[in-house]
Amino acid sequence: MVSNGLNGHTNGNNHPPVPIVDLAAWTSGDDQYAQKVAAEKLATAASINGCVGISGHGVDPAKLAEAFAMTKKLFALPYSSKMLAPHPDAPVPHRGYSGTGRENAAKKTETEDWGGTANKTDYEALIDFKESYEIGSQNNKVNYNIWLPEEVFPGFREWGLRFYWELHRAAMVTLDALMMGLELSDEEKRSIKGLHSGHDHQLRLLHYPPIGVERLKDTHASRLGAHTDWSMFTLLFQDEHGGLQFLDRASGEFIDAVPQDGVLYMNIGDMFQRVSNGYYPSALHRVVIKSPNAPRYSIPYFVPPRSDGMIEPQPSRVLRDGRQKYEPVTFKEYSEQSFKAINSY
Ligand SMILES: O=C(O)CCC(=O)C(=O)O
Ligand SMILES: [Fe+2]
Repeated sequence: MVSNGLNGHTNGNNHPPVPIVDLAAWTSGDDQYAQKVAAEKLATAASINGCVGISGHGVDPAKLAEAFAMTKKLFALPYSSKMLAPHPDAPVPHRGYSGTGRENAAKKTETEDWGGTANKTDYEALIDFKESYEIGSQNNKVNYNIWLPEEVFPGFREWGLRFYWELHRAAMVTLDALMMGLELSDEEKRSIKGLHSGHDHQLRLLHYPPIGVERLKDTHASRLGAHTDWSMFTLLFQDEHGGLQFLDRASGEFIDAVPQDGVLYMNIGDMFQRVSNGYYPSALHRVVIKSPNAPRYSIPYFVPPRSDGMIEPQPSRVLRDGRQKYEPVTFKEYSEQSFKAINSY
């Protein structure tokens, strides 16, 4: 039988833990040799399952604590207040507040490689039990921000934008290291960097309410069904409850991304899988229920490319692999097709 993700077990221990890589050489200091060594470690780790824990990422712990405090305060507002900034009933702008049960993440994923005994149809029946709030750059005119009135949550807007740009810095360091580890040409690196002005990224605040004993009996309740992200990659902070898991492709089992102080989890998304011609696999991940009576908070920062940017396997990777594994696609085309697969819009 397929695990419904309720117990959080990974059915044995025949799999490696999520690797942890230190990027301090990139965030403090300019020792180029140390940077190269760290980039190589990052690339090797990311090539296994598309997921890596990153320490030395440079995000100030005090700012992170503030971010979790702001996230808790936001979701503690009455539903009627949160609905003053509603996510529209449309894919764009992907901004503002969405209530619980709105999204079915398992449906939006392109992979058919579910590993082990897992079956995509079983995952599709899951209803995600979470609420979220999406924030982006003020300069993004397509995905424009949807804010709560200032008096409903004073300081939220100002903090949200500040934190968005704080995570942008960590994201660009990660991108540079991931590109160096791929051994791309300078021109390839420049063109990928050109897809990331910073205005297309997305800061998501997430709250998974206590699921409760009654709902636990419902085999279709999970915190977040298995899916891949569409982004190039995603940075993610979670609270002490844990529950995030990644698919270990060799064993077909999900492995815990164990919460650790000072560590964020990075996962490769569908776009980097394409750009790297499959060297970095898009990580299948989910959130299981570790502590049903406690709320869980997490903060992902998605790093998608510019919407009209062409996403294609880089020539140097294709040359190495002897064949091109993916057709070129713009992120806009890709995400429009993928959005159609989510049943809540
Ligand atoms: O909450 C988490 O840990 C994971 C969130 C996630 O995967 C997503 O929002 O795409
Ligand atoms: Fe995700």
